Amino acid sequence: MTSEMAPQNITNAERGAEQVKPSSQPSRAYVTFLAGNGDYVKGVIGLAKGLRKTQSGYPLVVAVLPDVPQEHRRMLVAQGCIIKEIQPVNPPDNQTQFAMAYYVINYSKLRIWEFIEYSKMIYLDGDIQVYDNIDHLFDLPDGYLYGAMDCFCEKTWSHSLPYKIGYCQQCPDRVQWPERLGPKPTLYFNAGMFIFEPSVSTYNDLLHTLEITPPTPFAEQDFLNMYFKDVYRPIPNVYNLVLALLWYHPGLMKLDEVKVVHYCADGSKPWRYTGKGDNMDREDVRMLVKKWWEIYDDQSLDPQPKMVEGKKFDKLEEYSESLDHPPKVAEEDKLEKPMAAMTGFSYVHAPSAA
Ligand SMILES: O=c1ccn([C@@H]2O[C@H](COP(=O)(O)OP(=O)(O)O[C@H]3O[C@H](CO)[C@H](O)[C@H](O)[C@H]3O)[C@@H](O)[C@H]2O)c(=O)[nH]1
Ligand SMILES: O[C@H]1[C@H](O)[C@@H](O)[C@H](O)[C@@H](O)[C@H]1O
Ligand SMILES: [Mn+2]
Repeated sequence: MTSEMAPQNITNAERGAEQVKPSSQPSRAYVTFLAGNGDYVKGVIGLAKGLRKTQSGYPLVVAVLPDVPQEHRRMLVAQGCIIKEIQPVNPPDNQTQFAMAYYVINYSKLRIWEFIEYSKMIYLDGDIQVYDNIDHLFDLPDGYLYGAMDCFCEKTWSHSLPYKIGYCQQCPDRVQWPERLGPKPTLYFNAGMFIFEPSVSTYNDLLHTLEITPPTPFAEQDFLNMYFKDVYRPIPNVYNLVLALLWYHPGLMKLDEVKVVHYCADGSKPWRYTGKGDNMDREDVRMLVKKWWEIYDDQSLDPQPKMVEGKKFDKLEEYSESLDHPPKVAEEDKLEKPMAAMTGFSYVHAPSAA
């Protein structure tokens, strides 16, 4: 019942019974997405550690597809992540050539709108690292979708009209949008990072709209840009440095001001980086990859070892392995205490990834 419809003559007791207990803090979390049994799990581990290093006050939820192996889920739990399994979302069939063949799985990202136990979330790709605290972004006014503007200059954009004429929203005066082509494209965000509000009605509408929307080269990124175009508000690129900005728009970014780096350029994922490929031997790229590894390798950023059944686990791997033989739980604890309270880690028993 909405407040406008509530009858005026209810007693205080009834009013009290109707009241929803106000929560002291709105519920907020970071969220990322993980698919498959490959090495993207390293990206997510790195991200969890980066958020800890920057003393974020909010947890990292990982939306995992069923094909993420138990071993990877355990590693993430040991990093303090909250695992939530999601089912794949498939776009309607057509013959689209995605900019990268694997982009099709990214439609599954739409499931995060269903995480309504959180009022606001910041989505970060697994190939993103956070170098400065960005918790303040949760305080942006509700009702909008926020993200940083993308760059149209990479080869992955070669299918697009802006790329063909050399137009990029990052420097709209370099090549002016020709009038004969109609209105300038609306602002377009990179979907590796955005701030949004989970909602059942938005979630249902997103999925229904997808059913009648043919897939396009940037998969869910194009779709989300289309869906949220009227409520999209750009935030500065320091919150999502798409690496290509460094070489296509030199001087635009001051590296020491950048808070969030997105290793999206081809060949730049730190866990696969070889230094080969276009622009990959640049000094700034080398430096950013090195910075990513420093966080990934920093054991002081692992959650502190805990006592489980009187045994101290010094290394995360030991703790993680122990979960194959979960510690015995006293009968009274089974009723009273969730696993997280006993171990200090929030451990979610994920269904088997068949
Ligand atoms: O095998 C995979 C592939 C992808 N991912 C997850 O999906 C995210 C998106 O993939 P990429 O980071 O490789 O994609 P890009 O950054 O190159 O692509 C951009 O375009 C994509 C279009 O689908 C998405 O919108 C993505 O968020 C956006 O940054 C990854 O970070 C990771 O979180 C996996 O877990 N496993
Ligand atoms: O939108 C695209 C996408 O994120 C690509 O994968 C990335 O390499 C590009 O830099 C970006 O413009
Ligand atoms: Mn990415």
